[in-house]
Amino acid sequence: MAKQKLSTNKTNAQKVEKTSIFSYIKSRHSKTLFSIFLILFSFFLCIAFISFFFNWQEDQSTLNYLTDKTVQSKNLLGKIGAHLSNFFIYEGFGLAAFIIPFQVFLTGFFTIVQKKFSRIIISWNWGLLTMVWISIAFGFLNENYALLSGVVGFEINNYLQTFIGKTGLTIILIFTLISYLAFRYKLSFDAFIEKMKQKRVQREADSLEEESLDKPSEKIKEESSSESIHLKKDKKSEFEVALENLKPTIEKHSDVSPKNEGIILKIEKDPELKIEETVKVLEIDIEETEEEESSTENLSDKILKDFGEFDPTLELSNFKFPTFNLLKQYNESISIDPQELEANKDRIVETLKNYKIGIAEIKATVGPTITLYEIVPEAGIRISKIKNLEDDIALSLSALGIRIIAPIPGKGTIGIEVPNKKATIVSMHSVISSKKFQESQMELPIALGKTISNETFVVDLATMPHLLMAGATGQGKSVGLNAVLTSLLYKKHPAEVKFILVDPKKVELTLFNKIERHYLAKLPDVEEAIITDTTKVVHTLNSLCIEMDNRYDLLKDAMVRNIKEYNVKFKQRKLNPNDGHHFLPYIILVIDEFADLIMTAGKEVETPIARLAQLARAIGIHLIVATQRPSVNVITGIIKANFPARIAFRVTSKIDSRTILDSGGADQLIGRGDLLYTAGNEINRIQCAFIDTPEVEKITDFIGSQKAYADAYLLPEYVDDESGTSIDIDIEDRDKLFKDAAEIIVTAQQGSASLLQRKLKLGYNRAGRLIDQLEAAGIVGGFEGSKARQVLVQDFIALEHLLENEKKQ
Ligand SMILES: Nc1ncnc2c1ncn2[C@@H]1O[C@H](COP(=O)(O)OP(=O)(O)OP(=O)(O)O)[C@@H](O)[C@H]1O
Repeated sequence: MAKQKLSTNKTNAQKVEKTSIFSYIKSRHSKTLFSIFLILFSFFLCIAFISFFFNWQEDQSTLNYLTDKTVQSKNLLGKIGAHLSNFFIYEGFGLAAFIIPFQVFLTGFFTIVQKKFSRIIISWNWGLLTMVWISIAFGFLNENYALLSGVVGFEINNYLQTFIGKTGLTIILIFTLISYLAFRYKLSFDAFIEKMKQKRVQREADSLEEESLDKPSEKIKEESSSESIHLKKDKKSEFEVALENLKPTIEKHSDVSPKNEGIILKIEKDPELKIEETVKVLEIDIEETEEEESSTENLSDKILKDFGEFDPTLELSNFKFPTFNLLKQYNESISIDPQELEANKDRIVETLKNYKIGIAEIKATVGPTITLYEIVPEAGIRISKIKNLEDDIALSLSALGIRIIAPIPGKGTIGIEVPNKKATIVSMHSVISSKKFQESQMELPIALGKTISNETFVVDLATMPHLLMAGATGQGKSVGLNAVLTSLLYKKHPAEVKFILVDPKKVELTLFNKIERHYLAKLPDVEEAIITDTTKVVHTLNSLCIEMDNRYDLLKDAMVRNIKEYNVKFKQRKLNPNDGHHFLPYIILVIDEFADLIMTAGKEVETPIARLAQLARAIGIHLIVATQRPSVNVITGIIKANFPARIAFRVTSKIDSRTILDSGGADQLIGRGDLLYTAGNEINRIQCAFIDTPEVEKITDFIGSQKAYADAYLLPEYVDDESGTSIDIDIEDRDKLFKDAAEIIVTAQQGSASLLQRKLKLGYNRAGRLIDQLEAAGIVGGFEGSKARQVLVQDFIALEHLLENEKKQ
């Protein structure tokens, strides 16, 4: 028992001894000793290696006598030093062998600072690889001096060169170097680009950088890892900037605990991520938006660049505007007899004296047909008194055409217009060739005539926007209309303006037939563009309403407010013709005898005219309505309200004058083109420019003889409600082209007569009849106003079925 106890005690003692040795090795104390040993050993090796390079040749002979005391080594660290150096440098890796003491030193250092063991292993792996590479590289670069590469480097180099040659080895060395850098220091092409970006960003953020350099973060210095140290060398200031930016953002979230601070530092430890974030923010601000902008702009600009601005006049690019010499010139120098002037003045002074109106001053302005006497009454005379005496004064002066303006708007003087004994004709030539007209930038300029002070009077039809003309027979209405049309012919290209001429008298506007394919618009399938028939007028007006609706749709689609903006956009190629967009010409509807129409068609005419007058302004449809009878049943309230611009030639009664102008005066005109014009406020007395029929003929001949469009401007098709009721039901009576028409309609899936007209080259009436027959056969739906009819048959097969079923029945 005692023996047994003794032996157990012994084994226990041994166990304790073993554990204590093991724990001693693992203890911090032993680790420190081991580290110091490694560090000193690294110095030992380093000194031995350096010494070896100076004495290696002498020491070669001593290497075999390690134990022989008599043999001395030159190496600073004796025979051991010489042996170790020979082993690592000469027989090993040459100059690269210095990596060994370096690695030994690192191992000692890592152990003392308690780095992980895995870290030491990684460090050795990279160290050994580097050593091999360097020794091969030295062997390759300097084959004659083998000490630099060592036997290992020399031999591997020789071995590889026999297999892949010098070039191959060069490639391998370069490749391995790049791979090493890529793996070891995580260098990449992206990182390179990133660095370039950082440099630029840094330049831009110079001010920020300076700020951050003033306040370096202590925390970063303490916590930075080896990578962060490396990056800081390059981008130190930038990290600090980012840190400044990041910190407050996190701190804003309520009270941040010390844990949160740890989070901040963790984020900062990943410098790459931070660089990315910083760069991204700046990139979005500067680069991406710029790119987007330029790409959107380029789209229409590119088309514009490639094709240039759309030119609506291209089809008739050789069109020549009528020349001035087509118009007659008259002697237009205004000459008034001074005696006539004096006599008129005396009469005015005398007459006013009779009414106890004293004159302080009198001034005369001589115009082409009348002379304006401007009077400044004596102090104390009320203008209302003169105004009340208007008729009496006119009577006393006993002259036709006297008009008293009391006061002249904006002047405070009284005007008395007295006709000249000898009127001067204002020629169309003089107003058309005037600088004012020629240089006018108006959309639709009209040179109406000359004012009392002999100035050319030019107005814009586009701003009027509709014009009402009235005057008794033979007072110059037709001449006035011709002057309006001529003005536009001299200024506007056929692509820019189209006229719809309504002439129930059948004589006045016939001359314009010659310019049908240049300037006129008409209904499809109508032979004559100039409309003389009341039913056609109704159709045309309704068709114009459809055109108006279509144009409004186009404007809405183009997101513009008026025709001018629309055409500008279209010219700049910002509107796609495939979506139905096209250049819109102005359409001017001229009705020469409105009273006639109202008497025969009444509401049928009044309603579309009122609708057009109310709405058509923005889409470039303008109306000019002339009438001999300016009575209230012709110029109704609704018409009057929508025609703010009015021209009054001489009328027979004051009432008529009031109907047109809302004031008298037109009854006191002298006729022969003497007119009053108002656009809503003041009234101007104008002598209308004179143009006679031969002149109009010359102009229309001149235009008509030039190359024209294939047809007049076609207005949308309008089908009367009543015509839809007389449908041909009998199959036998069907048009020969019925089947062809049905196939066209089904293929296009669009039930419109104009489509049939185009495809089958038919007149409007026949196409209309075909559509009716198709409706009766159930191929197209009923009439839907401005829209195309619905097609009820989906395809050819269905159509065949339908037609065969019809035959069976
Ligand atoms: N601006 C003018 N300058 C000189 N004479 C003119 C002018 N306008 C018209 N006249 C003269 O008046 C005559 C009648 O003009 P116009 O034919 O234009 O009248 P109207 O009002 O159209 O008559 P109707 O209504 O009967 O057709 C012309 O033949 C011409 O001699």
